[in-house]
Amino acid sequence: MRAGAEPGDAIIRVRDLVVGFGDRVILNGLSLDVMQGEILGFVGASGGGKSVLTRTILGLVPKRAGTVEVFGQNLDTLSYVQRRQLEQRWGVLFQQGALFSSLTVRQNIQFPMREYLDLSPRLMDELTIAKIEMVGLSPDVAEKAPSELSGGMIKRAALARSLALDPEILFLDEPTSGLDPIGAGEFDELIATLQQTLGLTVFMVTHDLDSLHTVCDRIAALAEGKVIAVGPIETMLASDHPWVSAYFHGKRARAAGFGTNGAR
Ligand SMILES: Nc1ncnc2c1ncn2[C@@H]1O[C@H](COP(=O)(O)OP(=O)(O)OP(=O)(O)O)[C@@H](O)[C@H]1O
Repeated sequence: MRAGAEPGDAIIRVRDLVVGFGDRVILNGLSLDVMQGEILGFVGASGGGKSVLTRTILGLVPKRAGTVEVFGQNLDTLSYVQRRQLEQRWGVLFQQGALFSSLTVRQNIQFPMREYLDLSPRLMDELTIAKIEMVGLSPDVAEKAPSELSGGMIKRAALARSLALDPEILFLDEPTSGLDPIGAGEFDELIATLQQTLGLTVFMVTHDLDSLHTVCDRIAALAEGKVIAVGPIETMLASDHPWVSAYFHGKRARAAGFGTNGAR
């Protein structure tokens, strides 16, 4: 952990955020804290704005109102150099386009290193192998093209790339989508292990009820452009908000083995 953040501090602080496209308002006064060292699961209806929030925090989508602070720094006030420094402190695993298809895994992982750091090729190669092993892949994967990998291996390789700069925050957009339940469970375990060993803070957009139950310290639910419930799983299960209740007690929750009282 670099200077400043302590467990229990808000490492991401979003206040009164308004984001829209044309005459459509997607986020409408959203506020949220992500605490140092937690895994926060972010849920909401499809098309509700979860990816838009992630992209806005990352500064990739313009906002109409509100503030976003990361590591106590207001993103609007940063110079180009400060902004580049901040970007090195987070890693992102996007839902789509996880890897550059024309590059090998090694080249993919080294992409952010080349972009932000000035390292010798030898050191980059050593770091690359370390990242590959960290995500549970064997070193020979380094020279493979994404097309030679299974879906689960691609996710892991993309995770290795998001860890390339030793980030403090990891943004994951539906990391287990497309994986079978066993693969998804293994990926969840990997996230939990990495969070603990590296002291990461994890912001994870997910629809995966198993992930929410097993790895998330807290969950935030998005509806009508706002966070309408936030807290540990027990808070979600006790919520009487119609969307939250339907999500955590509905058919899918029961199919996943969660009883109507939340017990498994
Ligand atoms: N650049 C853009 N221009 C116009 N509309 C956009 C843009 N980006 C997102 N949207 C719209 O914003 C809404 C929210 O999209 P977003 O991808 O954040 O949803 P989501 O909650 O992540 O959904 P899902 O769970 O299906 O991935 C959608 O209606 C989407 O079409």
